[in-house]
Amino acid sequence: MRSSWADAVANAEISAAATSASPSNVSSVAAAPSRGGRPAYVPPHLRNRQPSSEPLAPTLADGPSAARQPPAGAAPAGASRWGSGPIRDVGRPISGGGRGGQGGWHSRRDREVNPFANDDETTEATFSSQENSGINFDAYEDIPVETSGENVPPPVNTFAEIDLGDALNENIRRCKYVKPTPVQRHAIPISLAGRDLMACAQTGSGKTAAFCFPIISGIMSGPPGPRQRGSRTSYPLALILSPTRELSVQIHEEARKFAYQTGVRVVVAYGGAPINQQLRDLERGVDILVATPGRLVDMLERARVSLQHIKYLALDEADRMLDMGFEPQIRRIVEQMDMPSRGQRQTMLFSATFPKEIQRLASDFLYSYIFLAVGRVGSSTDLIVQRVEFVLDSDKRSHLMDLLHAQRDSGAHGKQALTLVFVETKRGADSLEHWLCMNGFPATTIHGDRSQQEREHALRTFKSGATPILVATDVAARGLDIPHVAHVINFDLPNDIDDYVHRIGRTGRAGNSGLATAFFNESNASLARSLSELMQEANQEVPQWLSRYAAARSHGGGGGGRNRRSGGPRFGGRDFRRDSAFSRGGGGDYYSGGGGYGGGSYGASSGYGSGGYGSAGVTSAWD
Ligand SMILES: Nc1ncnc2c1ncn2[C@@H]1O[C@H](COP(=O)(O)OP(=O)(O)OP(=O)(O)O)[C@@H](O)[C@H]1O
Repeated sequence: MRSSWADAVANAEISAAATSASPSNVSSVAAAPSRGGRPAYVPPHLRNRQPSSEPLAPTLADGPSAARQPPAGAAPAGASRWGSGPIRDVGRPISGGGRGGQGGWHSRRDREVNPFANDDETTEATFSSQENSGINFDAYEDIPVETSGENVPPPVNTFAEIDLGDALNENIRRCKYVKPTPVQRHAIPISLAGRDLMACAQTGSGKTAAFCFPIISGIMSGPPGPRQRGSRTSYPLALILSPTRELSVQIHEEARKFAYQTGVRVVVAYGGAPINQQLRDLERGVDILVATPGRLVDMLERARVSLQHIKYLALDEADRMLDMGFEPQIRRIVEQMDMPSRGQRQTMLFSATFPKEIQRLASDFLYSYIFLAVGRVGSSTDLIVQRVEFVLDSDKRSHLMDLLHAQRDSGAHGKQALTLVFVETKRGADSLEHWLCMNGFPATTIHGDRSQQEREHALRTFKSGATPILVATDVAARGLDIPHVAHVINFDLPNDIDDYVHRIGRTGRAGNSGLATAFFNESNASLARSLSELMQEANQEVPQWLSRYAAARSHGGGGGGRNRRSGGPRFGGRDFRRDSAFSRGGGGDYYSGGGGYGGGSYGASSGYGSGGYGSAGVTSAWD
């Protein structure tokens, strides 16, 4: 029998439980159930705290006895972002094919930390017997693709057809990317041709690389950025914005792999972590800055970052970045600071969902752009089996318990497959996590009221399988690429179908299969129509009762509530410039990208934020 790191954790828990009968003995694995007795309960606010005396994570060389060793794919081993960890981006070397000898930080011969160092086989070994196994992008071969805009560069079929540079090609090989995914086949040539792009492609289909490769390649082949010697202001050449801290961290980790030994330096800045450390990182030099908007604005205000040399701007989860929660900050960053205007920089917007209202808003940032839609956009992939069950609020917990028991019983070696449970509120997340732990299901939680350290720890223990159930608010809905998530459960359905699409997209990634179960009841009636349409599009079986709810909503039932979508099955997947309704008032030219957006419908009817941002009862899950 294979002995994995997760087994080691489980064994450690068992022996810890055996030696600690006293409930006062608090396990370092949050509220791990003691076998055969009541679990040692640790209140949520004390869980997952890393005591200051906690030893640094052992290195891989320490072997499987290292029960706290983070898995491959987690944050770099021991990489505390709080100043005590041993790994930090200490300068970047120049080596083959990169931008050698260009002065500034590039000329330093510091050792570049190998971002592939943690990509060992541990995680694969741990999860290989579970549901998700291996990349299967062949599943996307027949996917429909739509492009619009002028002079669209043709797609490529292989990475070899594109001149990305030797060093980047070597990293693509190290990442084990054999061929480009459909969104990469189309988006990379468009971006390399210098065109602005609005790209819409399914969750888990490789959008991160689609915007990172052209940026890195462009910086490698372009002139060096300004020297920073003597100045405390940093001048990145590329800015990648994302809505959550965890997503920024993830993009940074990915981009560092792609940029390894290219001489292109990638730095991350996000809230909740000490700013001084991030400023020091920036001072060492930055080509690509990955950031959350709030922290970036802070740095801009301190004049520690200048955007005047930005050549590339990428917005990941662009529709989220431009909805009411973030739009003012994004406008501030893009339009009111010193960033070159559209047309002078290259702008790339990516998401799995792109409501037309947001497309229109986004066009303010774009110049003569190409719209790219890959797959039935705004939809989920067919690889995710979607189930909807009618469950009253009062029955949700016992129903969840049934699902988890069934899953554990059918799992390999009785292990719990990684399960992500979405709830509406932060308080609801804590309460459900507590209840799960009390009932013998090791769980952790991620939401906006937890410290950043706790959030990152929760993600790590989830990825590793130490706490195979993660209870989350929407803060974990977008972008997070957690391998081997077998099941996403919408314990509370979101109010917005696009949020549903992103949530279930945490499983069924990179061509793998996945399962998504939603608990639906009367309070979700406003979602019925769009949910049933979405399921039909993805060839899923729609329960008759759901169709009846959907029909009731269509017949004067009040429309979609907070549902953004309306107007047909290809919502979000079609270039809004082709829709005459949206060309009104835009100066008559669809493709001008201008015209400003000030229509009363956005925000008023779509219900973004209504109840989501600070109103009573529902607290925002976002940063
Ligand atoms: N060409 C490729 N070959 C193999 N794997 C790939 C390729 N491109 C990306 N991947 C892998 O696919 C997974 C999903 O990629 P990514 O996170 O970029 O998806 P995404 O489209 O941004 O998803 P989301 O919409 O949820 O943000 C990642 O693990 C990534 O490493």
